[in-house]
Amino acid sequence: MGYYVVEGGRKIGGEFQVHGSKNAVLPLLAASILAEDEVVLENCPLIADLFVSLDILRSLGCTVKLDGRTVIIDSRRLDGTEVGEEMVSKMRSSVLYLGALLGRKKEAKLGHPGGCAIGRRPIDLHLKAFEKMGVVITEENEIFCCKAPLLLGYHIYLEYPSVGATENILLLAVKAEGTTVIHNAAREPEIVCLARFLRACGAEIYGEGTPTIMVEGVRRLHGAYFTVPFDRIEAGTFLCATAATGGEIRLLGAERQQMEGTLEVLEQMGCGLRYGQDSVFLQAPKRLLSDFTLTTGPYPAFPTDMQPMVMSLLTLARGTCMISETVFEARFQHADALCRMGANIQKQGRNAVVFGVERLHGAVVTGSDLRGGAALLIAALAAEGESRIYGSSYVERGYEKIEEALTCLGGRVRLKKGWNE
Ligand SMILES: CC(=O)N[C@H]1[C@@H](OP(=O)(O)OP(=O)(O)OC[C@H]2O[C@@H](n3ccc(=O)[nH]c3=O)[C@H](O)[C@@H]2O)O[C@H](CO)[C@@H](O)[C@@H]1O
Ligand SMILES: C=C(OP(=O)(O)O)C(=O)O
Repeated sequence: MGYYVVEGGRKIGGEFQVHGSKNAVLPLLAASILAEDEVVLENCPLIADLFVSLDILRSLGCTVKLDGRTVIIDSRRLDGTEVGEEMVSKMRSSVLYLGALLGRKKEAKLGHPGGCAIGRRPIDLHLKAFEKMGVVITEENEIFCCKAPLLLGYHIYLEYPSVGATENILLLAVKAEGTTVIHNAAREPEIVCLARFLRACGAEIYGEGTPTIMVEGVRRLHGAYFTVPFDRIEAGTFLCATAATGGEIRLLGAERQQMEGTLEVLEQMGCGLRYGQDSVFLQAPKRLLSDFTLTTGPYPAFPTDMQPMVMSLLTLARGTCMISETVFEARFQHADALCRMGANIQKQGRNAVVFGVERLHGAVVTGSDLRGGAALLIAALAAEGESRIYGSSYVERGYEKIEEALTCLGGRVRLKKGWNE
């Protein structure tokens, strides 16, 4: 099991070019199998989830090339309809291959998707919508077997604006006969990105970014060139690392509009923020401030994916903050590890109260999910002394060489593979 060794107490700062977005590129890779010509995706982040996605595409018969940060996918010879259990168990967004394969081959087989254990994460909303659109679903040995003799557009009302369900319905609807309307659709920037990509491939989609998305099905999608947008969560992570350590940073390639939820909180905590056309500048305050409440929610509310890293910041702020996690029911696992580093956090169900302390100290801790691991890295950078953070494979799912990036920005972070190194 890999771990990070972090020497705390050094300021993070300088300039950082934000990578392409994990949660944007993964749906695009799944969507590429709907296109019956070559798809070229530029600015791909070189993260573990991308490599799992490329393995899935190859296993389905696609030709895949990776050239620097550009991925070229040719799915003309796609012949598979089943995604192997090993790949499905590694990554949540593998569930999107259900919609994409059904759209392309009218058939798909896939197990329960894996990913970070931050709650139950059922896929009932995806499956209910599929059934309404004509998909026949049976479950055998925990594998969903889906067949779509005829895919028909439908009015789908989502009980919750699920990101994954909205994406899966889009993937199906672009190839269904007639009109699909998704009511109470997710509005995240990654939904907008997927809709724009599908449109570049010839799909007819209207209203992405609003709660109502309309899709007119088409017979065929063609290839496209597309650039993956910046990762708003990676950007937020580097802002938090800087704020926690008292530094100054300029993020290149980051856009303010998509990060408002996070930026508002950083401002409330006393950070100085300035914006360029394609950049965000943060200056940490002498002491971070708290004394407010923070509630996660679907976009444009404060994003649940930033909650762990902001919790690390709050542990060092003057004052008290109550965090309500409304999206995932088990997303406070990092709090116990933060307490081992000297934080004062009381958890109760979906709420956590963070009482700010003057300082944290280094410790040996384990991150048990992607953002929880990132939160511990931030706490360790700000702490006095050395920390070891186990569970680096979770962090590697969504951050490209974060240890190198943080070291270039003035931190001291090393990645070690294996328990005894
Ligand atoms: C790869 C990817 O893009 N992952 C993101 C995506 O995950 P993901 O697409 O899994 O998140 P959802 O928006 O679907 O989930 C939100 C909530 O809805 C529940 N739910 C969802 C679907 C369903 O059929 N039934 C159901 O009950 C989930 O258990 C969760 O409590 O959006 C989340 C919410 O912004 C982010 O934290 C993840 O980083
Ligand atoms: C929860 C996350 O990812 P996933 O949905 O891929 O598990 C995340 O990116 O924070």
